[in-house]
Amino acid sequence: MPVASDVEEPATDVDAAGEGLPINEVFYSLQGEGTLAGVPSVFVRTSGCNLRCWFCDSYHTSWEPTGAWRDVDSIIEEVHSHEQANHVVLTGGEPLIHEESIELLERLAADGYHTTVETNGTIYRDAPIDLASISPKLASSTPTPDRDPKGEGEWEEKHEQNRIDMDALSQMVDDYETQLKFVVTDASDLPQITDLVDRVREATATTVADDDVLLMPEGMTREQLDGTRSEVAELAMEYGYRYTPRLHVDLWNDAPGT
Ligand SMILES: C[S@@+](CC[C@H](N)C(=O)[O-])C[C@H]1O[C@@H](n2cnc3c(N)ncnc32)[C@H](O)[C@@H]1O
Ligand SMILES: Nc1nc2[nH]cc(C(=O)O)c2c(=O)[nH]1
Ligand code: SF4
Ligand SMILES: [Mg+2]
Repeated sequence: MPVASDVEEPATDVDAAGEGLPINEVFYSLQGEGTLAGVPSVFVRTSGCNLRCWFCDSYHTSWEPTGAWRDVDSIIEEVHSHEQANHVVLTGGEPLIHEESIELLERLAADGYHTTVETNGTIYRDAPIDLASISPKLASSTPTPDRDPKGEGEWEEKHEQNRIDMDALSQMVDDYETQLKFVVTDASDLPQITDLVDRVREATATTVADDDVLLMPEGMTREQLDGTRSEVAELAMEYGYRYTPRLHVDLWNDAPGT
């Protein structure tokens, strides 16, 4: 079983600005998604997001951002306490809304860690990122009134306007080793994926290979994935893209700290 953070921080609203980074959780697990699936990794999850996907599996970093402000020293210390890990995954929420994420990544790189950043690709930061794991958001992520987990669609317009920023996305693809990891709800998502991949290829000098494009089934529980994974696997074969499992859900379902 992965080791969850043993530093008990009070869960507080993180809307108000503080010092350092608003941290929702730090835990040790296996990378569950993407090309590094299976690699033992320390996860640092920041709180706060500029989007509001209706399906967000990290509700307490987006719809209700909670956590504790922590200085970079204390985060680094906790990362080091997981002695087996060489890989760190910075995620959220959206980690790149926080300028302080740059300092955290610089310190991790200086300490020799491989860094993956899980990001929605709407904000560019210049930082030592070994793998930019970008998950651009499709129209099927938009919190319409019928799918809003909290209200009646108050975030619909803002989410729709901000979910793709081609400049930020292209710069990230040009500057970092990248995987484009799309959450797929059903076959109707695929035309948008092929279109976005084409636009990224036109806007960048980098080669984006078909196997840099990953299709990930939507679902935060095993039961939900039972309804999506087969169809998404078939779509990956049909389009020549890569399929990625959600290994952590297969192993631990939706248990906290995994
Ligand atoms: C919680 S997000 C945090 C990082 C960043 N905000 C983003 O969206 O990429 C981490 C990853 O989980 C994915 N994700 C969130 N909810 C999901 C769900 N219900 N099913 C499948 N993937 C999901 C996101 O697309 C992203 O790849
Ligand atoms: N095990 C595990 N792997 C993951 N890969 C990306 C995650 C994320 O929430 O960003 C995640 C996560 O929450 N758990
Ligand atoms: S962008 Fe990421 S953290 Fe933000 S709401 Fe969507 S899945 Fe959740
Ligand atoms: Mg997750």
